[in-house]
Amino acid sequence: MAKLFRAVIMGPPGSGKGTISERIAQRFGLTRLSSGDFIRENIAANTDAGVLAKTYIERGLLVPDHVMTRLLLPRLEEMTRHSWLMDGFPRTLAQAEALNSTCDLDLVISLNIPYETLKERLSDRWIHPASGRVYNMGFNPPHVQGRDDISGEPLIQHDDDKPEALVARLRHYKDVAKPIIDLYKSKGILHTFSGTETDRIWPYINSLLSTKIPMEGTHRTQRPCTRGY
Ligand SMILES: Nc1nc2c(ncn2[C@@H]2O[C@H](COP(=O)(O)OP(=O)(O)OP(=O)(O)O)[C@@H](O)[C@H]2O)c(=O)[nH]1
Ligand SMILES: Nc1ccn([C@H]2C[C@H](O)[C@@H](COP(=O)(O)OP(=O)(O)O)O2)c(=O)n1
Repeated sequence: MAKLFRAVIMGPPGSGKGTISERIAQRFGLTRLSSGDFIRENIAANTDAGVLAKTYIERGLLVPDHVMTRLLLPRLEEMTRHSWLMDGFPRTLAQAEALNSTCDLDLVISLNIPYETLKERLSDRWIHPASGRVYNMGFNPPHVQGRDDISGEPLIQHDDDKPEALVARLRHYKDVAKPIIDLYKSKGILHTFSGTETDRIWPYINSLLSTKIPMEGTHRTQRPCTRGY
């Protein structure tokens, strides 16, 4: 059995999940799976799940568990021979339990970032909608203000990145994330990182993963993700 490594990254809105996931994918060669990007692809492709998901997202609601599970677990089934890092799923205990019934996770990274930092980051976040590429006027600004570095297309800000929306999103995140964090803590696979700067947190995540991700040549058996939901 080829060596496999599967991980999840969790954190409140603006905590740096996408930023750190990209670094992990590049540094360790894992496939980055973003549930948000996957939902947007389905919405753009007008799939049944995408059309349904859109009706919730447009109202600022989380997509129901059964829709998310139906969307994502077949995607994971395609990844049985790949190591991956998932961002944005699971978001609820039901999603975590559905994931646990199909995959053995090796590690969960939980980002613990102060509210004021989240507020500041999200107010400076600009996004290229078509690609999901993320910029920050203070942290990683685009070469041309308001324009995506690759396509040159305009950048936008999400309405729910505004400070007045963040309080509710943060409260909701804390409510839904706590049982998931407790679950992974009980499994002994949770690793929490606190701080206000990604560049200061990154070395700790990098060194943790360097000890956890199997090197070439080491073999471990692992139950592949199978359709168990
Ligand atoms: N100033 C500053 N901005 C950062 C830092 N790390 C990430 N950012 C920016 O903060 C914003 C949020 O980072 P993301 O990686 O999008 O965070 P996320 O957890 O994926 O956010 P959601 O998708 O909303 O859950 C982006 O604009 C990042 O470029 C940092 O250390 N300092
Ligand atoms: N497990 C998930 C993942 C994403 N969603 C929703 C939440 C967002 O409105 C969209 C896009 O997710 P994305 O992770 O890109 O956005 P946020 O992290 O919530 O800012 O999908 C969900 O309802 N359930």
